[in-house]
Amino acid sequence: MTAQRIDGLALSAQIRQQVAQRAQACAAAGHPPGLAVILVGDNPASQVYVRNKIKACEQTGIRSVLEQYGADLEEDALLQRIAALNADPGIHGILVQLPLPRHIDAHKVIEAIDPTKDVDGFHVASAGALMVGQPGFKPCTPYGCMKMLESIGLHDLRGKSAVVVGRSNIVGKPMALMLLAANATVTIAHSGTSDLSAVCRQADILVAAVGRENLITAEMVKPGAVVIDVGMNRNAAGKLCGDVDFEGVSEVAGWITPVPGGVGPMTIAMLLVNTLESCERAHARP
Ligand SMILES: Nc1nc(=O)c2c([nH]1)NC[C@@H]1CN(c3ccc(C(=O)N[C@@H](CCC(=O)O)C(=O)O)cc3)C=[N+]21
Repeated sequence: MTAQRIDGLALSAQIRQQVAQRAQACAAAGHPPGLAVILVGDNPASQVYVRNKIKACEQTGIRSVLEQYGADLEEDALLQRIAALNADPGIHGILVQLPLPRHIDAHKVIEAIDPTKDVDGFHVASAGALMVGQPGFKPCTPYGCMKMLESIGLHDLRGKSAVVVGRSNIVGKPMALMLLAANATVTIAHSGTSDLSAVCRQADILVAAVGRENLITAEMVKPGAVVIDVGMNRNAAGKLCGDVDFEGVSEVAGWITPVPGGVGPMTIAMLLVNTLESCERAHARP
């Protein structure tokens, strides 16, 4: 068997096109969507990611404002900038790129963002909304993974077994909640799981979100399963790779997402969707 690829680049392009149309309608009504991106310090990977987000905004007619600060920025100064952006009616989304320098309490910073502008979906109010099924912003990476499942016709996951490997607050946990909301039977596996292979082999839908190259190999995958690779690693040769042994697993899986060109572009597309929705909600409010 050779798995079919789920093309995150193509799907993200479709989504960005829909966002662009709706953004144009917002702009025509006098309120173009606006995203503020805050980057602290000089992490080279963060600079690349932030540049890609700004570029995606430009392509879709979302006004972006990049605020870049040195690694020595004080926490209070950052909190003050967030307060100003919270109060700015032209800004509908606020993204503080992670990781932050160690002297800044990332949790405190995220909680300072107005939940109505939390387009990353990282605020506890967003996490709580997802948990109880209330409207709010969903974290972009797992949200993008759900869109990838929908793109291959998987809307209702009733009767399907989903295994999420990894339990982070920004991917693993919200991913599990979204799969559950779609009626899957969900297992979260992690570093404390015994016989990870056996657990993964149960999965009709396997999501790998750990950050370790070749964590998922062919013998861990049920024939025909959908394998979603959230990993973003550099291998010994400096090449970008996911958590899944793509070549090997492709022989077993029914569907597989590549890295690059899979979940990464979808993450950015869902950031644009959230920003647009924040704008639409802001201007629909009485
Ligand atoms: N507040 C915050 N929000 C984030 O969403 C956030 C963050 N901080 N910190 C870092 C991670 C990482 N992240 C990526 C998004 C897209 C790609 C992406 O588009 N990757 C391309 C390849 C890019 C390349 O070539 O390096 C791909 O997979 O095809 C990668 C990584 C968002 N993050």
